[in-house]
Amino acid sequence: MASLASFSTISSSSAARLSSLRNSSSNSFVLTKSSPNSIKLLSTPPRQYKRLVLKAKANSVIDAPTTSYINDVSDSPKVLLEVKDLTAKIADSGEQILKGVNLVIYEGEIHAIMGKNGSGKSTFSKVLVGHPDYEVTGGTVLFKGENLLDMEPEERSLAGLFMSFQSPVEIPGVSNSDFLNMAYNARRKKLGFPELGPLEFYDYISRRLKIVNMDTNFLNRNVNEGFSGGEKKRNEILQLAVLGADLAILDEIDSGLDVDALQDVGEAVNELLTPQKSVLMVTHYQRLLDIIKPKFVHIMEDGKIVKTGDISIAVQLEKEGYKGISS
Ligand SMILES: Nc1ncnc2c1ncn2[C@@H]1O[C@H](COP(=O)(O)OP(=O)(O)OP(=O)(O)O)[C@@H](O)[C@H]1O
Repeated sequence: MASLASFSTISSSSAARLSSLRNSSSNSFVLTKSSPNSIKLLSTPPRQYKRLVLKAKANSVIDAPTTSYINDVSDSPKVLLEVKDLTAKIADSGEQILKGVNLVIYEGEIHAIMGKNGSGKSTFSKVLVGHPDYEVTGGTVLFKGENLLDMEPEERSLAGLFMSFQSPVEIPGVSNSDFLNMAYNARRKKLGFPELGPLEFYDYISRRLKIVNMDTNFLNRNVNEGFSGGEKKRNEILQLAVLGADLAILDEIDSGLDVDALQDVGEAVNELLTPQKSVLMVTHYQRLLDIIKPKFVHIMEDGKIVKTGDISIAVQLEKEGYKGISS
């Protein structure tokens, strides 16, 4: 559902159908690669779910559901995401955008990707969540040891991947609270938890709203409809706070935010972090990295990561621009 929450290809007719599914709590709904503009009802779990070894863990009944490795008793940090020589093209035009991306993220690590406009940062992020605009042409991606590229977008979400998009989608006719409630319950159901009733959910989401510093009025408004740029970004982080994720991919969450909102959003992300949770941020500016502090900063150029270092890369970039960053 995180992928549904974020896919910008969702159409208003899909939203209307989503709206009509409000009381259909026995079903979950997903966007699929084959029909990215429609919402598909799943009355039975697809074959692939059986393949997924998901062990739900939650500290309390009312918590953001998440997953972890099964039978995992060791304390040593584990590889969460391993990307090897990933290449991908635009499905429609066939234009190759990713030209061999390599990246390893361990549990609990924060990574940032920077790079000139058009270097492929968003494409990389969207390929990871299975966006249908792109076709993988080579390489491998393992998420918690499973072949991520083999999973449908909703499976990736259930496995613990979340992406907040650069341009969050509006869903007319569907209130934010209904949307989050459905998304959250669909996720709980798939992970084997009982669904939350409206009162329990209201209690849960009220606490999440506080983390993001959002007014409860936003729950009654249609998803992102009429939201300012900054409010949309905050709403994306609310979705992350509600749904939970082991790896949150944040694509330019700092764009369009005023200084106070940037601080709020950055602090909200920090508050959601645990020693196991990881973040992959795409940004152009050091200011976000001063709040959500990355262990590694990568520079992407022409569809590849050409340089990796620490925050000093971002500091240098701020001072000298990309001409000062030699690969
Ligand atoms: N769906 C698409 N259709 C056509 N072209 C696309 C599509 N997605 C990406 N591209 C092209 O691929 C290239 C990389 O785009 P991408 O959005 O990944 O860059 P970026 O590094 O995120 O840029 P920015 O910093 O400006 O957000 C660009 O030239 C873009 O126009």
